[in-house]
Amino acid sequence: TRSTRPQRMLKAVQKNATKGSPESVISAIDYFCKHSEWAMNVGDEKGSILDSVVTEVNPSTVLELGTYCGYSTVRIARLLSPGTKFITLEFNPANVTVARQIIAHAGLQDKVTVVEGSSGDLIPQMKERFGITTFDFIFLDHWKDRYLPDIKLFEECGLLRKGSVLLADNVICPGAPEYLEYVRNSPRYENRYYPAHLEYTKVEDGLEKSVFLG
Ligand SMILES: Cc1ccc(Cc2cc(O)c(O)c(C(=O)NC/C=C/[C@H]3O[C@@H](n4cnc5c(N)ncnc54)[C@H](O)[C@@H]3O)c2)cc1
Ligand SMILES: [Mg+2]
Repeated sequence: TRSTRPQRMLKAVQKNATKGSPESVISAIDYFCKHSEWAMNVGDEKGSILDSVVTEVNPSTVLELGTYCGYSTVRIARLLSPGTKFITLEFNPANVTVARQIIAHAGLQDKVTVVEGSSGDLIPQMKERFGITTFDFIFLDHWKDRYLPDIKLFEECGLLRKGSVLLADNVICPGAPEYLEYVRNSPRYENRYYPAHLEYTKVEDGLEKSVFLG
């Protein structure tokens, strides 16, 4: 049967990227998306903003929602200090399989745990299953209608501390209007919008950074 786009992306990484080089994996995926098939990775423009926020926060605990093929997982993991706890959640088992191979090709398999399951089920298990008390940095890039319920879940489960940083992709396109309205009207978050474009296109998009104030 016909291969899937994630499988074709994995083949492109295995063919064109140097094993053990996160930068070459990132470049190979961006090349694939620009010249072969568009795919919903955060991309190079928004990826640079992601890089700068991760570097600024220098987190000890990191959570990503929506691994997909592992592109942003590789971008984040390559910047983390040794000993950082990084968990990424993905509920599509086929995507888990591709992501784990792309992360391994970059040589970052020891830096991140790819957990199969849905954020709604797994967020309440973070403490007991992974010994996490709070997250320093959270990247939201899963189904856009899950951003709001999941940030409320973080609050309810006590997974945010004063200074925890959440960075949300696609707040313009596809858009996460309820999430934006919530964080921008809540006295418990300090927000900053980073204007950019939908990956590999000229369509307007951007990232919203929200700092939890406790
Ligand atoms: C109109 C329109 C359509 C599409 C675009 C383009 C566009 C551009 C983008 O950057 C995008 O991030 C997206 C987008 O839809 N992303 C959704 C990403 C899902 C991945 O995450 C997984 N997942 C989804 N919910 C959960 C969940 N609860 N728990 C665990 N994993 C989850 C899925 O299994 C997928 O692996 C789309 C732009 C405009
Ligand atoms: Mg996205």
